[in-house]
Amino acid sequence: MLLSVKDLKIQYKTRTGIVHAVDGISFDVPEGKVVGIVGESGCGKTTAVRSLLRVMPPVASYAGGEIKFDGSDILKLSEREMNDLRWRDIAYIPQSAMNALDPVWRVGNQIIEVLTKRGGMKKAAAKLRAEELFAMVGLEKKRLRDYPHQFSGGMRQRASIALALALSPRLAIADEPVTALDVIIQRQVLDTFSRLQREFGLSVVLVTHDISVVAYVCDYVVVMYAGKIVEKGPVKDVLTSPSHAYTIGLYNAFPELSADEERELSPIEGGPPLLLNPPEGCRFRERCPFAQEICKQEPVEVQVGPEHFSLCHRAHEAAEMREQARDPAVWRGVVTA
Ligand SMILES: Nc1ncnc2c1ncn2[C@@H]1O[C@H](COP(=O)(O)OP(=O)(O)OP(=O)(O)O)[C@@H](O)[C@H]1O
Repeated sequence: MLLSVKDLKIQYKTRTGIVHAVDGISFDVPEGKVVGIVGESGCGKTTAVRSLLRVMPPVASYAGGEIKFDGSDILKLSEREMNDLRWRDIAYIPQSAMNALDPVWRVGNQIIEVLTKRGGMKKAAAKLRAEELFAMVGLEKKRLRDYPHQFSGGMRQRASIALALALSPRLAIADEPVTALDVIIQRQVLDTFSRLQREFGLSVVLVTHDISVVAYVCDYVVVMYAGKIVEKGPVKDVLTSPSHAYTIGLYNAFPELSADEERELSPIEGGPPLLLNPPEGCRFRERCPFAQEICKQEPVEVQVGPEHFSLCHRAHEAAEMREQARDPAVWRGVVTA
C-alpha cells in the first residue's frame, strides 16, 4: 500500500475550545489509484489531506493515529526528511491554483525553480522539461512566459498540475482541483489529469465536495461527515449501492458530470454540526430522513461488500433507504431545529 492512514485525529485549539476536525479516520491509497475524499464544506477533508504532508496551521495538532507513506512513518520523520518528500514524492495541488502559483512570477520560472532547486536539474534541461510538462497538460510553451493572471481559470489549474507533476511524484494530493471552474472546463481538466495519472502510474488523493467528480475520475471513495469517515470503498460499489444515508443524500444532491440525463436533485437540508462539540451517536442523525432511536448510539463500522464499509446503523437496510430516497419529498422538512 502506498499510503495508509490509521485512526488519524487532528484537532484545532481555538479560544472557545478544541475542534475535533478529523476524528479517527482510516483509509488506504493503493499504488496507481485515485482515491476521492468527498463531503460537504467543514467535514474535515482539507484538514485531513494537509496533515498527510504535515502542512498545518500552528493551532492544529496531531491527536493520534498513524500515516504511513511507502513504509515510512510520516509523523516520525524529521522536518528535513519531510521536506525531501514534498514535491519529489508527494505533490500538493491546492484548492485554488492561485495558491499554487505565485502571482508576481512568470509561470515558467516557477516550474523551472522547482526543477532546479528541488530536482537538482540544470537550468537548460529544466527549461526543456517545463516545455514538456506544459505540452503534457495541453498548454502552449509560449505561455510559460506568462504571469498567472494572464491565464484563464482552467489554464491556471493545468499549470498547477504541471507544477505538481514536475518531479514525477508518486502521490499527488489535489484539493478541490476543479471546483472554481465551469462544468465543461472541469471535464477537460479532469480528463487531462486522469490521462496523466494513468501514464505516470500516479496515486492520487482527490478532495471534492462534488460526488459527480468522484464518479468521473476516482477508483475508491472515502465519504467524510463531521470529522469521521461514514462510508468507503470502490467507487463502483459505493455509488451503485451507497450504504450510508449521508452518501445516499449526497448522490441525490448533485447532477452527474458525465451524463446528459437530468435527475431531480434534492439537497440535504441544514449543514454539518460544529466540531467543537459534536453530537453523540450518528453525527448525521439530525439531517437524516431515516434516523431512528438507535441512531442516538455511537455507530460502528460494518462491512457491506468485499472492500466496502459503512458507519450507518441501518446499513443492512440500505437498499430500502435508497429506494425511498429517490423521492425528493423524503429530504424535505427533515431538519426542524
Ligand atoms: N485554522 C483553524 N482553526 C480552527 N478551526 C479550524 C481551522 N481550520 C479549519 N477548522 C475547522 O475544522 C473543521 C474542518 O475544516 P476543513 O477545512 O478541514 O473542512 P473541509 O471539509 O475541507 O471544508 P472546506 O471544503 O470548506 O475546506 C471545520 O469545523 C473548521 O471550522
